[in-house]
Amino acid sequence: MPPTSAKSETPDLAAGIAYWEALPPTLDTVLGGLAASSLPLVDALSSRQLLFAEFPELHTFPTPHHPFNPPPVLPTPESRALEVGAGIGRVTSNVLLYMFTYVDMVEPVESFLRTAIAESSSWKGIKEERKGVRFIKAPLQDTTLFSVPSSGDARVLASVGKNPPEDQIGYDAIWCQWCLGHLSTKDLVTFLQQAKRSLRTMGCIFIKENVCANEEDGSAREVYDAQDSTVTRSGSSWMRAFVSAGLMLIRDEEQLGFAADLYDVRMYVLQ
Ligand SMILES: C[S@@+](CC[C@H](N)C(=O)[O-])C[C@H]1O[C@@H](n2cnc3c(N)ncnc32)[C@H](O)[C@@H]1O
Repeated sequence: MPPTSAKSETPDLAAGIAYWEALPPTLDTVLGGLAASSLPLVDALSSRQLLFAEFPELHTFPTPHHPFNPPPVLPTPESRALEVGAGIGRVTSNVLLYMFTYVDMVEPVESFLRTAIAESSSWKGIKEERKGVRFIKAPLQDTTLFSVPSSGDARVLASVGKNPPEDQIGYDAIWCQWCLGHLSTKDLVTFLQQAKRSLRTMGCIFIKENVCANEEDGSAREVYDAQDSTVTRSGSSWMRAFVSAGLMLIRDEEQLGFAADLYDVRMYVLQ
């Protein structure tokens, strides 16, 4: 998204959701008018590369039984990802379903979710029931976001493809892209603490967000955008939130290949 004017203010959650509710549920909307550029492809390929770097075994998950690699005594649980602030399912369909068996896609704007549901029969592995997606209507500040029951929850608008097993909890990956600016720093830290608690062993939180420059002395800076009621955080601001949430940063990469007039985008991997 292009940079806009700076002012020190706190995001208003309701105003942020209202901003998106007023827009058509399209790729151009969630990408700020950049759907026809190279950005969607470059973005998706970098995200897949990042996931492979973190989980090299994912393309064969659960691990097939090689003669030198006997079957585990206990069955390996199938991989699960959660995407929050997921819009029309751009990342779920182009990235996460290429890696994970089950994806829970969480988004507060119903028209975005309905568009995703309508398009999901063409998503990878859905028609063949090799993969499964649940579409959950909820905001980031929903404290029960990370413990959605498998059935009977009114927030689950639809479930397509393979049904997730009832007995499996926790996520291998929690993907947050271009949506955490809707949270104040206090809400962001609470969100990250809850996300951390819902990770499986070796699971990771992936954050892909715009980043502005720090203050001249290197301290944290936040740039408020009144249009969508978000803040863009500087590197130091992100680090401060990660430390407050008790998270360990295990990877920090710059997204390359986006247009020079956009904010820098960084990919953080945390545990
Ligand atoms: C720029 S779009 C990005 C969508 C998606 N992450 C992507 O990369 O394609 C921002 C998304 O954040 C969602 N959003 C806004 N406020 C939110 C909130 N409080 N909780 C969860 N999502 C929110 C919007 O509805 C919208 O889908």
